[in-house]
Amino acid sequence: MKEFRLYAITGEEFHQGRDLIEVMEAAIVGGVDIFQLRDKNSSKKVVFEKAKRLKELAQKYSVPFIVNDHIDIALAVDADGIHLGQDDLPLQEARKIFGQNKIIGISTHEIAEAREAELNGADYIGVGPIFPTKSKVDVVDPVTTKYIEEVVKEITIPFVAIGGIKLHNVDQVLAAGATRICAISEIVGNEDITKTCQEFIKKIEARR
Ligand SMILES: Cc1ncc(COP(=O)(O)OP(=O)(O)O)c(N)n1
Ligand SMILES: Cc1nc(C(=O)O)sc1CCOP(=O)(O)O
Ligand SMILES: [Mg+2]
Repeated sequence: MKEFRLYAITGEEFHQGRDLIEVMEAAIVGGVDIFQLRDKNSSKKVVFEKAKRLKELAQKYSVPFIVNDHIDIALAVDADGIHLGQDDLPLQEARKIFGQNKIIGISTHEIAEAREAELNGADYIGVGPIFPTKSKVDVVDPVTTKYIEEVVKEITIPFVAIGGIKLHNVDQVLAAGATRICAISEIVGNEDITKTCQEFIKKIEARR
């Protein structure tokens, strides 16, 4: 998959009434180079409508668009990828449906899961939650930056750090060896989304 540095996920509870497309466009303008639709509350029909609009945005900026959870919606809108959780469809089964040329990412919370993801052909893994987060209800305890260090030593596929990452603590995450950052609330909940993303990029680039 194409290299990326800053991964944004939608979180409409943080958008402060702003339109979904407007929010994600501001993030892309600020440097987000991959983004995900994550909607745990809407009907499938509504998620599909949002995915269609976001796919258009992704095409406008040539940025990969990932759908969380719903492989059928990802297929229907020709998204660039899907993001799976540990309890979702097994990666190898998802690959059969989704094809070799699409991006499949999977969440991991311990090194055994990261090893398995690599073995099963994931394009990238999520590594988290690094810090406590209020953005995911069924979240496991923070894995801390120690888990990043383990992944850096052993795993060769791209990984993205996620969970409670803010501008004020991202340096700890980068110091542990992460080179790709993912955030929901710190990006989409910010008054100035573009500036926040630019600040993230500056910090990531300073460590790369
Ligand atoms: C990039 C990235 N990493 C991790 C997650 C979490 O996925 P999952 O474990 O499936 O949990 P939900 O997001 O579905 O609540 C993610 N979405 N993206
Ligand atoms: C969706 C999600 N997945 C996580 C994981 O660890 O797999 S943490 C998380 C929430 C990230 O939101 P915020 O940047 O607002 O903390
Ligand atoms: Mg999921």
